[in-house]
Amino acid sequence: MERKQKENGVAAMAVCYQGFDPAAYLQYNYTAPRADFGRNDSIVPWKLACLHRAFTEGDVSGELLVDIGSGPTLYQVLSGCEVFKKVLLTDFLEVNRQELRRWVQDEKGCNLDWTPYLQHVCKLEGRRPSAWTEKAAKLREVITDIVPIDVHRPHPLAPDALPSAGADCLVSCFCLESVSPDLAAFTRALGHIGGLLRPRGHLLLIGALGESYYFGGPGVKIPVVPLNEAQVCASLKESGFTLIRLEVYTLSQDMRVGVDDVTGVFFAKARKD
Ligand SMILES: C[S@@+](CC[C@H](N)C(=O)[O-])C[C@H]1O[C@@H](n2cnc3c(N)ncnc32)[C@H](O)[C@@H]1O
Ligand SMILES: O=[N+]([O-])c1ccc2c(c1)CN[C@@H](CO)C2
Repeated sequence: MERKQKENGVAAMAVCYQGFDPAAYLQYNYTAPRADFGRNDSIVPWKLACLHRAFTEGDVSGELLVDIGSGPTLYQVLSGCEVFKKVLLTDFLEVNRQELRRWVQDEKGCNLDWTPYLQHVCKLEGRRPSAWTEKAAKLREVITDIVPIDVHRPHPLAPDALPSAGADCLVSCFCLESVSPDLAAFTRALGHIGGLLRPRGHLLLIGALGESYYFGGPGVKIPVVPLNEAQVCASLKESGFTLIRLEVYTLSQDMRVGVDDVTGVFFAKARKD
């Protein structure tokens, strides 16, 4: 594909994101039924269990964890914040970085109460749920910065954002397939974020399967690259990753709430070659 066509596809995605509404996005995806801690078949508890296991099974270690395309959410680093001394959050949009900063600085006006998430992950860690206040303090302590990112750039972060050795671990959830115009761009973006990771560092990747669009706010319909498992595995391999584990969650009818056409969610644990 011509360079101009690639640039046009990426530019069109950036335009789609100008209408992204963090409050609506949180409401659509991070409240019941998708985030129902009383149901073990709810999507968010499944994601938290995948992340907890991946961060605590002994092979993941180091100093710096980077979350790629954090959006307005924090769930993706609630286990990692106990393993890494430094956590860097990143997003393309200032509105999302502001939402995250409000929580980190314990300001009023957050659009979601993360307490049930903190309590749930404490339970996964064998701690009493009331330890959530300690986990919140820990997370606020290890988050070093909240910075801009563009995964379509060969160097997605500012030059001084990372130490020269790179990150020790990356986590990225529902970002690459939701910001790329096509599968080739998804795979290129995977290669770009791989460049942020030290050799043999780990990537924990969560994403949508079979999704062609989602609403990023009322009337804000954002196109998504519809992926299947084989494509995820092929893109990881092509981008210089060795797959360690792939887990898949298939949405039941009541998890399909009209905000997207996602059919499944994948969790991939991989290591950079
Ligand atoms: C579907 S949301 C995922 C948010 C969050 N990680 C989660 O798990 O729900 C996709 C995120 O990608 C961000 N984004 C959009 N374009 C991007 C780009 N070119 N590079 C990196 N992130 C981008 C959006 O601002 C949005 O926060
Ligand atoms: O069920 N979930 O936990 C959940 C969370 C976030 C997102 C989805 C599903 C599906 N759509 C993506 C955007 O492509 C965002």
